[in-house]
Amino acid sequence: MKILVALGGNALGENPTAQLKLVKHAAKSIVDLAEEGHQVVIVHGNGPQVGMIQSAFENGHDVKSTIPLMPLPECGSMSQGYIGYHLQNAIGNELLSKHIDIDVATIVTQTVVDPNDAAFKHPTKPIGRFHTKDEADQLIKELGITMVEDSGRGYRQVVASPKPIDIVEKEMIKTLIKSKAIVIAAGGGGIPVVKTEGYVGVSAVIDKDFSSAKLAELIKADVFIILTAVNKVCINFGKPEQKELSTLTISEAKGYIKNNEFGKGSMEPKVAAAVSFVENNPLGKAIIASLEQASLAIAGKAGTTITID
Ligand SMILES: Nc1ncnc2c1ncn2[C@@H]1O[C@H](COP(=O)(O)OP(=O)(O)O)[C@@H](O)[C@H]1O
Ligand SMILES: NC(=O)OP(=O)(O)O
Repeated sequence: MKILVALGGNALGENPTAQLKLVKHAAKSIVDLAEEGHQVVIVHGNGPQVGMIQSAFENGHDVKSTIPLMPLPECGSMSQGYIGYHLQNAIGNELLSKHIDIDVATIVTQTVVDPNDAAFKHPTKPIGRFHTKDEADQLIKELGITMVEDSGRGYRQVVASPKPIDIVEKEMIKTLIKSKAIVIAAGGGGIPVVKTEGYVGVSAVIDKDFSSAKLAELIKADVFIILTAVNKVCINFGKPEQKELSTLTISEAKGYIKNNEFGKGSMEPKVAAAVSFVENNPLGKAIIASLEQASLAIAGKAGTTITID
């Protein structure tokens, strides 16, 4: 089967040491899938990492120094290289240790967005690390940025997150899949670009859940699996009456989204992306699960499967 794995940026840790350790878990799950004979494409998140890169330049910048401020699309491209390197390294080492002869490659990927997307006026995508309320108030005052509370975990900066329309490097991605390689693409949702005479980077961070749904459609994936930090999608999340869901029909999912059952910028885009994939590919399967339970979830024994009505 052709499996598109979307890997959450929050599951990759907050610094290179933590990330290098955590990608080893991801690499094991991914190589297990490849060993079972599946073709695997990975789209990773970059929320914490792109924010970290942006802050590093902001903190180091000084009018007299040679350290420039770094535009968000460039920060996004750096996050693709940084996370792509760690994933490629860990997957490559895992393949080597199991004597499996499969290549792994990362593609710097640009994702086309609409310059008139309303999202440019309403930032919703959380990036960077989590802050206390006091730190958030201070940063809003100092930098004029927008910050919101993120699923009970603290406050984070939010930036514009337009919807993906197309993936510039899609043909190269398909070529690599045909060559049997494990492909890492559209990292962080892809570097957002708008089409004029050519493609031009724009200040935003695309939700990797929507880009991975788009890429899953473009490559005609059999399974679209979103791996994150929770085992299943829940209703009444974080409340005493919290309930895990093993299946979710398109209509149920849309109803729950309407009732704001899922965290904005966290679980809601995952459910919406899964719904969009199943709506456009009724024969495909969309699952939301934890990294540890990836293989079990594909076998139908874990996670939340989103089905047609
Ligand atoms: N209804 C819900 N069910 C399960 N998790 C939820 C729900 N609403 C919000 N969440 C939160 O969303 C998180 C996943 O989103 P996020 O951390 O942004 O994803 P990513 O793994 O892509 O970085 C979960 O770990 C959980 O804390
Ligand atoms: N770009 C993106 O969606 O990143 P996260 O998965 O880290 O939120």
